[in-house]
Amino acid sequence: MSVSVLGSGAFGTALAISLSGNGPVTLWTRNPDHAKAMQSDRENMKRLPGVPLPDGLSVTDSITDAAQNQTLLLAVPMQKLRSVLNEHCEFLAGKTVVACCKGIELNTGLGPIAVLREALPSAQPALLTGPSFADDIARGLPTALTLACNNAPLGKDLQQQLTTTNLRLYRTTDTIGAEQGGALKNVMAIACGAVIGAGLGDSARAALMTRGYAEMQRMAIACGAQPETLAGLSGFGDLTLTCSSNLSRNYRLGLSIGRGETFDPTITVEGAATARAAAAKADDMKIDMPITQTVTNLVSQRLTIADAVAQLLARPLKEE
Ligand SMILES: NC(=O)C1=CN([C@@H]2O[C@H](COP(=O)(O)OP(=O)(O)OC[C@H]3O[C@@H](n4cnc5c(N)ncnc54)[C@H](O)[C@@H]3O)[C@@H](O)[C@H]2O)C=CC1
Ligand SMILES: O=C(CO)COP(=O)(O)O
Repeated sequence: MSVSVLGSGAFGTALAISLSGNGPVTLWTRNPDHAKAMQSDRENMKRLPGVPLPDGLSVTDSITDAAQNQTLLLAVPMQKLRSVLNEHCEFLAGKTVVACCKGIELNTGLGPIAVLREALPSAQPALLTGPSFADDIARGLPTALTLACNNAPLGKDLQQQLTTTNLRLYRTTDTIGAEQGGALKNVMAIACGAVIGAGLGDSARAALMTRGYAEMQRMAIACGAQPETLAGLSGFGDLTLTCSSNLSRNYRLGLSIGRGETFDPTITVEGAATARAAAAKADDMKIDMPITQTVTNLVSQRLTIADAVAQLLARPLKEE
């Protein structure tokens, strides 16, 4: 069965490239000039340079054409998800919509599945998440991801449909765990980048990853997640990747904060808005999330890295 990928950023393009090994794939962009450029270059020079688009991948700027397929992967930034759904609701109604974004919506505190349910109640929602860099996927390197869907039979179908020669999908019905893990690991990646950027060392990073994971679990479990999900690809797996690789944009934002450098504001960094959303939610739910709160203050420049470290180290001693 053919699929369409809506959103021609790095991740959408990489998924479309990998999926085209299974059959025809349509990649949709909202930008007609970008569509023309990709059609003539057979490459997404803007977001994923250096990887050719396979023959089975067609590019369009027509949402009508892209929405002909029943399964639609939506690869846009989290804070844009609702507006994309609202703008194209007549074409997306009744479809299987697989959100491929990681984050928590700022104004509502909701994750991708909940936003899909609110904005497009007639759709069948699912989530594709887990440790994977677009470049790795596009280059055919082996990757394992989580396909989360509350509807178990549909999740099984999607797992079959979206597994490719280099993308191995595991499935879960715990959509809350999968979306919380994917969202919160980006916040921890900013924190880890900041300590490395500031020269505070690998031991400090290990401490942050571990205590960050404890925060992720506290929030996710309070929202209804199963603890095992957090220990899987979408939680621990993605935390490990994103907190330790220069390929991560979240980690690189952290590095620049730690080094006192500026960072290009046009780059998609999901953890910045998600930190704010998660910190506000943690306040409301009375959940202790000091690292998330610190990242919020670092990103908004209300705190220096030196003060951040001093504050975290001065917290009352407690049991692990
Ligand atoms: N790049 C990566 O390695 C990975 C990214 N992701 C997730 O995928 C999501 C998207 O990230 P990237 O593709 O990397 O970002 P990107 O910055 O490369 O691309 C974002 C794309 O969304 C499009 N877009 C933004 N607003 C839109 C709108 N209103 N209507 C239509 N299209 C719109 C942009 O034109 C752009 O093509 C994020 O949530 C990210 O966390 C997940 C795993 C890996
Ligand atoms: O989600 C990702 C890896 O799993 C990509 O990370 P960045 O968005 O930080 O680049």
